[in-house]
Amino acid sequence: MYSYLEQELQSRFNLFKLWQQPPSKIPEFLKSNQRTIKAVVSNARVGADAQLIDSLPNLEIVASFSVGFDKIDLKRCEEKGIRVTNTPDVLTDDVADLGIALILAVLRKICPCDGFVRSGKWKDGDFGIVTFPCFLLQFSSKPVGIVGLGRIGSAIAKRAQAFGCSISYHSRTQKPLKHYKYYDNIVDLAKNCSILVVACSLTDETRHIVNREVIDALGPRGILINVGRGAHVDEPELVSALLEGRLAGAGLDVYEDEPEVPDPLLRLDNVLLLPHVGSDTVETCNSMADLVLANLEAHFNSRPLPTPVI
Ligand SMILES: O=CC(=O)O
Repeated sequence: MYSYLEQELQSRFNLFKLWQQPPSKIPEFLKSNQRTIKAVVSNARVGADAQLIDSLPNLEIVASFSVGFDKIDLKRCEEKGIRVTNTPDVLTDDVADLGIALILAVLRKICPCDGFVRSGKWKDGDFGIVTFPCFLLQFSSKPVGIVGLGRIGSAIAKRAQAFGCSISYHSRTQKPLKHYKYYDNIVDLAKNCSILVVACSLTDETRHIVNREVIDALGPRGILINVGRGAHVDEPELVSALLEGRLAGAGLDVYEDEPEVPDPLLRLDNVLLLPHVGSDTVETCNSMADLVLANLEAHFNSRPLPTPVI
């Protein structure tokens, strides 16, 4: 729970701190407060499943401190007339910035370079020659493919364009954008770019959208960046492609089973691993918290919700 959000929730509402309960005590805690609780504040990692929703008979709204709502059972909420809100827009720039940071860090091996200096090995010879005879790759002018040209995908495209990259994308529908090439097939997109960035939302259609065929189309000089959801990528396929040299590298902020990260990835230095921190800056988290609060206040004052999902 983000501390500013906790503080504000505490001062404006009757706050039940479910996250402070040990897992074994949660059912009992919910049962003893089930009549009183009218709102659930959640996030991308926890969501709100059918079990939680069903255990709160007076639930009116689920307000998520996240743009993604793939872990919220929307169908159940819809059936029960429960409103759902998220925090779009305010986090777009941060996630896009982090996408670019991942690209640069993987291509330029920024973390291994940092480790090289700290270890004192520089005194024995230069980094590129001694440690990695293989490659350090340039970002500027590389073809970038984006999966999902929504708010975040578009912001990544804009940034990559400023690096002189050509932009192509795959999404459900073609956008009226002359300068970006559209592929209606993700395999063709992967074949025609060097850096594939996953930035779409997670749905039944996009689960494992990056599979073996896509990874092989990207190829041994290709880089995969994921700032969407772990489940967009078939993780075992990604791991074997990296181990077998069928993919040059990856920059990941998200994983299928967070906070679990496949063990082999931890030992690869062509992979950069972040702990799902795409929107984690103070400025953005404060704005996200304000949006959660604004949605709750609007709901309980019978005003239109600022950012409704349903
Ligand atoms: O993953 C983060 C979010 O959905 O906001």
